[in-house]
Amino acid sequence: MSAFALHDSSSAAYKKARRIHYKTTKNRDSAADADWTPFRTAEKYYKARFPPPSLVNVLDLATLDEERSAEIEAGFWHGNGDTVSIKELDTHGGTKVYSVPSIPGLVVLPSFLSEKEQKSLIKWALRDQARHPNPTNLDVHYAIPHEGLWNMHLRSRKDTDADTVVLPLPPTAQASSAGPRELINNPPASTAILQTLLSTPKPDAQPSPSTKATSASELCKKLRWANIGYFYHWGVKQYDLGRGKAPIDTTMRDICQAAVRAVDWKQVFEDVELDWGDEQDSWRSWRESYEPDAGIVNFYQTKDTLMAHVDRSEVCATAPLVSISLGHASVFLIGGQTRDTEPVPILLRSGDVVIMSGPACRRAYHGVPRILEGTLPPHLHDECDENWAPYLEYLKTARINVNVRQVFPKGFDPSQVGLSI
Ligand SMILES: O=C(O)CCC(=O)C(=O)O
Ligand SMILES: [Fe+2]
Repeated sequence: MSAFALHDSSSAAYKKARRIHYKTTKNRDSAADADWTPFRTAEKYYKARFPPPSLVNVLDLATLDEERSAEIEAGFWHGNGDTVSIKELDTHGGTKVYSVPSIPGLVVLPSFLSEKEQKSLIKWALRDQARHPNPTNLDVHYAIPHEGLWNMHLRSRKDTDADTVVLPLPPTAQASSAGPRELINNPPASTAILQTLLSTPKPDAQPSPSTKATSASELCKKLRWANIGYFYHWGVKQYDLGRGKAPIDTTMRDICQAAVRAVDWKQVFEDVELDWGDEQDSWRSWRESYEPDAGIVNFYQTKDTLMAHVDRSEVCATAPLVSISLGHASVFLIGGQTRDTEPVPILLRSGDVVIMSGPACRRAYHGVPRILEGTLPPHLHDECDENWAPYLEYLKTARINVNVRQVFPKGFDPSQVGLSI
């Protein structure tokens, strides 16, 4: 059934979905809903398949840009450009930069990446990053060859006889759950507790005994994340700094630095009272000092969501986190220091960049309650380019997000805590 039929209340699909909805929700305890935090309420609203959410209150900066009208119309879903107070910052060149003053430090650069850059980053993510030496969510359970699942999948498309079956790892005594990111209450990282972080045991995750041999092509759809830069331990939700790091690829580093340099930080922070702790005034040097060194490439299928969370494993609590959206559009929610702050919903489209920075925003709750089905932009539908075909096939049900961070504050010397990194 097309998702769009659900927006027409006279359609048979709508009536059927309404019947199923009433049936499945009639015994639900409505008192439980009353306890939801404002963040949870928003998550539930945007996640719902029925009734489908209205996006009238979702900030959609693409609606302010005539050049994106084809993209918006092709995708059915759209929000509005005036749902929340925004400030357009001065920039050099064509880049548009907006801040959201109600969350100081939140900056959006709609369409920051050209169509060509988007395509090349999509290839970069699937072909070059979701593979050795970067850990992915599937490595715990499968013996994945170093070439990575995507390259195996490409081989199997060219040669149907190619052996691209991936075997499970042998089970060990304790089993752990498969890949999606779990909520664990980790303490916020800081230089003060770095020694504790370093000495926390970081046991290897255990493969699940129920994993079965699966073709690489099937497994590509189960890819959820790949870790870049400093290694992250998902079990304890801390960086595994003792393992060293794989450098962030220079292409990605250049893009993130260009995004940070495109922002006039003075217009974001100069007149805003915030408690920066030891990192007072650090924004003044971000143009020169910002150095991304860790990150996650998130792979979403259209039914996936990312629950409200705070990224607080980085020792530096204020330096920019640069987040790049590719493929399908999504609803992104960002609130405050607890789930009690009502979040601002923002529609993120392919090529958009979000920067979360400063003490009010870098550790704010945020999440992705919905990937918006049918929003793959026309420029990614390149049917003529044979090399693009497998990517287009993958993207028809997917969104990719590259989420890049700076782990240590400017000038911090890891050797002081015995780290040779
Ligand atoms: O997919 C997104 O837009 C956000 C991802 C995110 O918050 C994360 O990786 O921590
Ligand atoms: Fe996050």
